[in-house]
Amino acid sequence: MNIAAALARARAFLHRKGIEAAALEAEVLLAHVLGTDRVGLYREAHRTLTREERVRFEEMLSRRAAGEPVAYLTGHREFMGLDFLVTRDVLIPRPETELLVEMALEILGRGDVPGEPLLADVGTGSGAIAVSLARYLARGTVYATDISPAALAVAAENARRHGVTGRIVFLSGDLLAPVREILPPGSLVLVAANLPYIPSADIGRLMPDVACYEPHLALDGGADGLELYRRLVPQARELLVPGGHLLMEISPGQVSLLGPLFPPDTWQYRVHRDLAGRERLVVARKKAPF
Ligand SMILES: C[S@@+](CC[C@H](N)C(=O)[O-])C[C@H]1O[C@@H](n2cnc3c(N)ncnc32)[C@H](O)[C@@H]1O
Repeated sequence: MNIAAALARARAFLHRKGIEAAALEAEVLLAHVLGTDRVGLYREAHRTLTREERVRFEEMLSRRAAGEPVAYLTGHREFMGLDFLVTRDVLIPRPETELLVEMALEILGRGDVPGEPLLADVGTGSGAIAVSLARYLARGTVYATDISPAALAVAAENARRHGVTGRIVFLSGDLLAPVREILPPGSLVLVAANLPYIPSADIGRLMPDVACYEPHLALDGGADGLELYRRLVPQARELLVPGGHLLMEISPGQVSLLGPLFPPDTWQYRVHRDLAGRERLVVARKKAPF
């Protein structure tokens, strides 16, 4: 069977299994098996697959049909124009999280941050946020924490691949606790966090490719989804400089619960919508004392 015929069969198979982007996913998986890109498939459309290639492609297709996400099958996901290694130890970076990075870059690019800015990425996972910030900011250091040592190993590999190892300090532990051990209060200009925010009771209702494959440690945000953020906000308040920013990704239904997290004597906050028009990002600014 040649490449064109294998693709046609795979498309039809994934389509029958209810995969929406069957054509695209068939191409991504075959390109991965053959070590080429999607254009390469069409350049070599008439080449016959070896038996080994056919077997590997069929195995990928059946794992995909069983619900395994494409990013775990290929080990890659693009985020902020960068290629990230992903394994089942980390959440697959989501396009909506790019809003958080873009907003952080805009805030820090306003130019009034002197010297070498210190930032934090709490719950770094694959390192998507920390590595993107380090890559796109000319200066500064990112303190990236995670409670999962396995996730931190993936993040460290992503930092290495993108040449920013020297710009990120990886720390294992709960929220900002490991940063508090090494930095004095009032050190950080920005704290970014895409922590688990799905209410525990909703985890079972997620799409099976999320619920069955992605780490629950990366999803479960407790009773109302805000338990980790509720603990994070006072820690961030202590570590931020006056006028510093806390950026948190949330689920749209949580906006009405945010008020008590941000007492108006200490914080000003706004909620921004993602490209799909959903309220997704909290940008909170620590007020300067009078
Ligand atoms: C939703 S994932 C986000 C990963 C990454 N920041 C991203 O945007 O793709 C949340 C991450 O928070 C980590 N995490 C969960 N509880 C934590 C805690 N108490 N302290 C630090 N990290 C935590 C998980 O291990 C997971 O890697």
